[in-house]
Amino acid sequence: MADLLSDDEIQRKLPKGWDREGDEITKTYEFDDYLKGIEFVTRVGEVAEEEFHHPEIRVGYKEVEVRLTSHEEGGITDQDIRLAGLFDDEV
Ligand SMILES: C[C@H](O)[C@H](O)[C@H]1CNC2=NC(N)=NC(=O)C2=N1
Repeated sequence: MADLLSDDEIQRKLPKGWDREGDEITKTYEFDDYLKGIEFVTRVGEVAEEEFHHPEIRVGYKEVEVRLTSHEEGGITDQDIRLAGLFDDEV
């Protein structure tokens, strides 16, 4: 099991464009059209499955909100930070 990050570590490690909300980190991605967002969700899902670390995803019109937390640890770990960077690479 990964260690929980401190508040300072989270702020220092959080990738640009991501926010910390309680025990989660979150980012809302904007797209030119709805189906581009859906295609992005598919790529995110594939990465999540490969890494076996799964986000919550909300799909809106031309936007996709991704939320990450480490359920087993009960907070934010390096795994969440790492996945955030991997998801950014899928845009
Ligand atoms: C049993 C547990 O759900 C699994 O080991 C994996 C699956 N995906 C997961 N995803 C996330 N975000 N946190 C977890 O703790 C986690 N655990």
